[in-house]
Amino acid sequence: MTPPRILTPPRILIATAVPAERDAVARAVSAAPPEHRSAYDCVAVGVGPAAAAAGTATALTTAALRGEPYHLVVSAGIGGGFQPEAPVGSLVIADALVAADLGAETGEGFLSVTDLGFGTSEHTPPPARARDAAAVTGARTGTVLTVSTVTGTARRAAELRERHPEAVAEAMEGFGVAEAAAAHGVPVLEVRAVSNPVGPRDRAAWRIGDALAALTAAFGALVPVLVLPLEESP
Ligand SMILES: O=C(O)c1cccc(C(=O)CC[C@H]2O[C@@H](n3cnc4c(=O)[nH]cnc43)[C@H](O)[C@@H]2O)c1
Repeated sequence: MTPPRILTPPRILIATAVPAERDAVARAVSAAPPEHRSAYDCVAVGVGPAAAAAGTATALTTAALRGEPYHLVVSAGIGGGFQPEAPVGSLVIADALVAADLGAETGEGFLSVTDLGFGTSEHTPPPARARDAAAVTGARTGTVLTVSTVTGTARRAAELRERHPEAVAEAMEGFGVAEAAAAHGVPVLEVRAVSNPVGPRDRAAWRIGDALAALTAAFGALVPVLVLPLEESP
């Protein structure tokens, strides 16, 4: 006789950079039915890949030591969109999370840490998870770059696009969150609502309110879906 499958309730960690992003996600979580709501924890881990890795690793370790490990980590927030693929106000879900400025400059161009033989510069979410998440939110999928410095010139945007033709967005935390998740053997996703184009700096034109509203709407759709076992995902 086949032994009964013991199902542990899913536990999902959502890591944002700043409290405003965490609160935008938490609004969607708190509007969900209790059986979905209880699966999620939302934390603001700080800006940049180092803070994101440290904060995410701390949350993952604490949960594991409590005997309540997470099954999925989601890096979420606002981001810059490469044009015309990811217009301001649109949503992007990463099919690859890439450290775009971690490596070495040489006379012949940039070498990533992978090229240098020091670990990896890319993490990949479970493809079906990313695809399903994009389907329920209407998001575009593509590479999301993690940078330590926000792109502020057309020249830098063009350089990044040349090195990463599949890039649709950049932000500052995804790869750090993914490194922590990988160290714990937990899958990762990245969800970005586009607040500004990647290119010449115009901070006053960032549409942060619209992007936070898009983030809340996205998690309204994602909350019931991410708790499903992958094979039951729509
Ligand atoms: O000032 C506010 O009210 C406010 C509310 C929510 C978020 C912010 C941020 O400044 C978040 C910083 C966060 O945003 C990501 N981001 C956004 N655009 C870009 C970009 O073009 N390139 C890289 N990162 C971007 C990034 O992940 C930052 O951590 C402010």
